[in-house]
Amino acid sequence: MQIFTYMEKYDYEQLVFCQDEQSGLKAIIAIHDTTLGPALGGTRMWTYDSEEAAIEDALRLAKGMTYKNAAAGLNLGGGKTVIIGDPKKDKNEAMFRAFGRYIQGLNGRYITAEDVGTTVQDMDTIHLETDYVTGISPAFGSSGNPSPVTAYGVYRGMKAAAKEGFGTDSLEGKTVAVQGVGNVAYNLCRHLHEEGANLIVTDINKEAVNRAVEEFGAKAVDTEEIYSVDCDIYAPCALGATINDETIPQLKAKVIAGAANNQLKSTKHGDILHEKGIVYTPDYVINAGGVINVADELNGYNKERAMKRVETIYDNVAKVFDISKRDNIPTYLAADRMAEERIEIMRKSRSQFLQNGNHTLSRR
Ligand SMILES: NC(=O)C1=CN([C@@H]2O[C@H](COP(=O)(O)OP(=O)(O)OC[C@H]3O[C@@H](n4cnc5c(N)ncnc54)[C@H](O)[C@@H]3O)[C@@H](O)[C@H]2O)C=CC1
Ligand SMILES: O=C(O)CCC(=O)C(=O)O
Repeated sequence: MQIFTYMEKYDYEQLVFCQDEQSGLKAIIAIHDTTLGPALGGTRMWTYDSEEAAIEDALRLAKGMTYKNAAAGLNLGGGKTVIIGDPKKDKNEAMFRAFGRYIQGLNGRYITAEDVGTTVQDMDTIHLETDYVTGISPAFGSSGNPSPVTAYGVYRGMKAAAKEGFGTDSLEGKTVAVQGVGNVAYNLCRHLHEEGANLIVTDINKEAVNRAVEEFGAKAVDTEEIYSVDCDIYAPCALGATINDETIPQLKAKVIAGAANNQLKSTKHGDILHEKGIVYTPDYVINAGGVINVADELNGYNKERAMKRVETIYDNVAKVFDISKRDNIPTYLAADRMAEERIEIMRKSRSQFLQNGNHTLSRR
C-alpha cells in the first residue's frame, strides 16, 4: 500500500502509529479531515489479519466519521483509531494509559470514544491520561450507554422517512420489520410500540426475540424470513451489507430505516433502491444519535440538550431526501453531498477568515 499516495488521493490529514512494548499497544489513529473541528471517532479493538488491514480499516472508518459528523451538523471532523489485538485477551490498564498519552500528545486534534471491542471502562482508563476522550462513565458526569439515544435518533429518522414514503410521519398502524433486537433496536421497538406501530422481529438471540414479543407484542420470524415479510418499513439493526443482490428482490417494504452501519453491500445497491422507488435512509445520517450524544460531553454533558440535538436527525434525513430529489440522485449520494457541501462551505469561509486574519497581521 502506497500510504502517502492513498492519503493524498482521499484527503487524509494524519496517520499516527502508537506502540508501547511494555503493554503491547499497537494502535493507529487516522485523522481524515478537521475542517469542521477536532476529529471525533471511536477506538476499535480487533484481531486484524495484517498491519495493512488495520491501517485500511482505520482510514476507512475515519473518513466515515468525517461524513457522519458533518451530516449531523456537529462542529467536528472525522477520525478513528484501531488497536490491534483481541479485546477478550489482550487488554490491560497500561495499554489504554499509553494510548491515552498518545491522544494527549495530539493536543485536541483527535478525541476518542467507544467502538467495537472497547468499553466505557476502557474510556475511563484513557481518561486517566487525557481529557480528549468521551463516552466515559456517568460517575464522571458523562453520557454512559449511547444505545437508547441512538435508538431515539433512529426513531426520529424513521418518522422523516415515513413522511417521504407515505406522506405522513405517523407510524401508527405501520408494520415495521426489525432485524436484530439488541441494545439499539430494543429501545427503538419501545418507541414504535408506544406510537402504535406493529412489529415483526428477528434475532439469532432467542431471549432478545422473546423480550420483544412479550413487552411489545411483536411477531417473531426466522432470520432469513425478515426480508420477505409483508411490512411497510424494513429496519436493519444488526449487521452490515444486508441490502444486496439476494435481499432486494425479496423486500416488500417501501421504506428502509435502521441503525446498522454500512447497510448497502455496495453503492450499486443504493442505485437499485433508487430505481425501484424504495426510500432508503442513509445509515450514517439516521444512526448519528450515539456520536451526537458523546459530542455533547465536550460542553459538559446535558442529557436534555443532547436529546434535543438528536431530534434534529428528523431534519437531517428530510434534507437528504430534498437533495436526492433536487439533484435526482440516490439518497446515499445525497447524504454524501450534504456532508461535502457543509465541509466545503466551512473550508471556504475559514480560509476567508484566515485571509482577513493575515491581512490584519500584515498591517501591524
Ligand atoms: N449502539 C450504538 O449506539 C450504535 C450502534 N450502531 C449500529 O447499530 C447496530 C446495532 O447496534 P447494537 O444494538 O449496539 O448492537 P447489539 O449487538 O446490541 O445488537 C445487535 C443484535 O443483532 C443480532 N444479530 C446478529 N446477527 C444477526 C442475524 N444474522 N440476524 C438477526 N439478528 C442478528 C444480535 O444477536 C444482537 O441482538 C450495529 O450495526 C451497530 O454498528 C450505530 C451507531 C451507534
Ligand atoms: O458513538 C460513539 O461512541 C462514537 C462515535 C463513533 O465512533 C461512531 O459513531 O461510529
